[in-house]
Amino acid sequence: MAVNMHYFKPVLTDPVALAVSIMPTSRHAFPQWIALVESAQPAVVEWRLDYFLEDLDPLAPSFPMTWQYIGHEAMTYLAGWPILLTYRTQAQGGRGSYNQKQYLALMKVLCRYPGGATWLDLEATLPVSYGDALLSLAHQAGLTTMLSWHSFGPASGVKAWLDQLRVLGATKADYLKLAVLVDNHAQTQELLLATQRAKEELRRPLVTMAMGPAGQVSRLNGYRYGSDLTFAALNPQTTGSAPGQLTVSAMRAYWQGQ
Ligand SMILES: O=C1C[C@@](O)(C(=O)O)C[C@@H](O)[C@@H]1O
Repeated sequence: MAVNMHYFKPVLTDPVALAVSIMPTSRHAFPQWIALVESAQPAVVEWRLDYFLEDLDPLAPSFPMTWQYIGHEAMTYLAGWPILLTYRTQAQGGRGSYNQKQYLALMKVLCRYPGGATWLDLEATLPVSYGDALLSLAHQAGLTTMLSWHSFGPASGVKAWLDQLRVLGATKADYLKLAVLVDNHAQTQELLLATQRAKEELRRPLVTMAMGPAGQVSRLNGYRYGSDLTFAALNPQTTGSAPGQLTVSAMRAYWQGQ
């Protein structure tokens, strides 16, 4: 684990840390997103870089300089908010079209110039040696890491999901994240059970969620089973960053009614 591990901490009366994703596609869009963040008062702001960087090639020699400029400007808007940096590839449910080489190059640049970010999302799709090297680089940069796996496939069930968390847990990642697409409530319960078992067995920080409308209960109650972070959409006008996200206000209304 990172020497300076940064834990996700709930704010206000939330029972678990609440993250919102911002998805600006250009620098001009920042003020609108930040206004939404300010009214939502989340614990964590995830900046989804896959919406922002599409026209830039991280393999270009000028990229590190360009990123420093972008990062510097962005942090003037984001200053004060705890930031999670994520580039989500298409294969893992995002917009990002970078190939593996480009993804690696981007992650290396983010580790070199993390700006004001606290956490870095790394997709668990890389060969183990690359993944381990990136985790070390991120830790050296003082970033707390979240190793993510998104599952959209038919393989499901407590055993499959627990096994996937075990694979993530075999690394030095600080947080292990598993997001699975479900289409019924029974699968959501299985994800929650896999989370509980993984927590007992691995004793590691976890982030899990069942995506899709049938999975919403996992976003509300996942913390009771050992998930340490949950994601919500900023408002009904902005679609969230994954299927099934509830709005921040719907999440808080539910928690307050309990
Ligand atoms: O990995 C995750 C979780 C997520 O996919 C969700 O289901 O809430 C939303 C993404 O923005 C984030 O990077």
